Amino acid sequence: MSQFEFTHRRKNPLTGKWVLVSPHRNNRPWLGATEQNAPSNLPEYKSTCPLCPGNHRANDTCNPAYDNTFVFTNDFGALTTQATDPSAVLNNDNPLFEIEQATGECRVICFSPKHNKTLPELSVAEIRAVVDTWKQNYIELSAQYACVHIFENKGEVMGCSQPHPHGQVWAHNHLSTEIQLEQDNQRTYQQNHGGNLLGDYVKHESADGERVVYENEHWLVIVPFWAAWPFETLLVCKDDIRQFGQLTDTQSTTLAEAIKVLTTRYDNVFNCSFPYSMGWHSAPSNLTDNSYWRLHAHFYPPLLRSATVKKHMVGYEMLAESQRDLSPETAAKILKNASDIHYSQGNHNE
Ligand SMILES: O=c1ccn([C@@H]2O[C@H](COP(=O)(O)OP(=O)(O)O[C@H]3O[C@H](CO)[C@H](O)[C@H](O)[C@H]3O)[C@@H](O)[C@H]2O)c(=O)[nH]1
Ligand SMILES: O=P(O)(O)O[C@H]1O[C@H](CO)[C@@H](O)[C@H](O)[C@H]1O
Ligand SMILES: [Zn+2]
Repeated sequence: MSQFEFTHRRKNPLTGKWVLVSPHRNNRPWLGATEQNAPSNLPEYKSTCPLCPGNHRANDTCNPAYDNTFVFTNDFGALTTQATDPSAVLNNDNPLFEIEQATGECRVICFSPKHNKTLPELSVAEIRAVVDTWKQNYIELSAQYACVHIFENKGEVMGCSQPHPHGQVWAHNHLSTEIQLEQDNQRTYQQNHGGNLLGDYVKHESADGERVVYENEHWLVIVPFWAAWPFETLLVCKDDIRQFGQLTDTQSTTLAEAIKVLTTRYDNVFNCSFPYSMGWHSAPSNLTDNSYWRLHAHFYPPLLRSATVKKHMVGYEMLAESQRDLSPETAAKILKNASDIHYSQGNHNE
């Protein structure tokens, strides 16, 4: 038991938002929804999959017979380079009706040709290939756009519309709401305390250890003190790196190792393909001074009690503030103790 097993609130310094922590709530009776989480017996290739090698996509483009990662422009991109000036529809002089055009690029990144291999089921070398593809696309897109969002939605419960393991990159010149918020708070922290918010935080957590899930030479994985989702984790670079495009060879290899461990342990918590949405936060590329930024990734997994019972961020969370049913320290302990051998390899947690 951690020393935090009582009701209290915690503040997220990156966003300024508070989280209500009520550890006892996880013991309440549950007759609510259960999610489908059937074991995936997907084939290594599916002839109808628009992401599989050699197959046709929605607009009849044919994928190459790729044997590594594969990147294509989203056929239904949420952002395109097509600019439509909204002032023809609504003039922008009323502060209650602010509107602006949005343009950009959306790409899909297939992690491997295998239709049924999620990140934890890939080798470290195959995950390294994903890291290198992320880096290459970050460098290309950040030359043209200020804000580059590299992310993955894993599992149907996270709205993933294609089971073939993949991620996305959405790039645009406006700063997204989350990036603006984290930028303002990281800059204010530097102005008020002189240091780098996540750089200082990494040092505290590495020394404390209670919320550390995994650490290697260049990366720290923690359940952050302010985590909202039950098994939320923060993957932070321990070096003064601000953007994904800066990663060195050893930082990329050790990142692949960290992702292998974290995603394997996630799957081993409930012996299932653990759903999550994850994404990277880099300093926007239009800054003259980005010294207050630190490269990091957020993992937001919904599962709470089992492979089929998730946390619902609903009534109180939508109208008041996030609330969590087990302490971050308990979640960190469960993740730290989960096996590093994937359950599909015969490791079944007792
Ligand atoms: O022939 C095809 C088939 C699919 N796709 C693209 O492949 C992507 C697959 O992406 P995901 O499975 O990660 O999820 P979606 O983008 O479909 O949507 C999910 O992720 C979005 C971004 O997070 C939104 O949150 C959305 O609500 C949620 O359902 C889609 O964007 C889709 O447009 C193509 O480009 N061509
Ligand atoms: O109180 P209930 O119905 O058991 O629980 C539900 O509402 C709560 C308040 O929004 C949420 O914190 C829970 O995640 C949700 O499952
Ligand atoms: Zn596929």
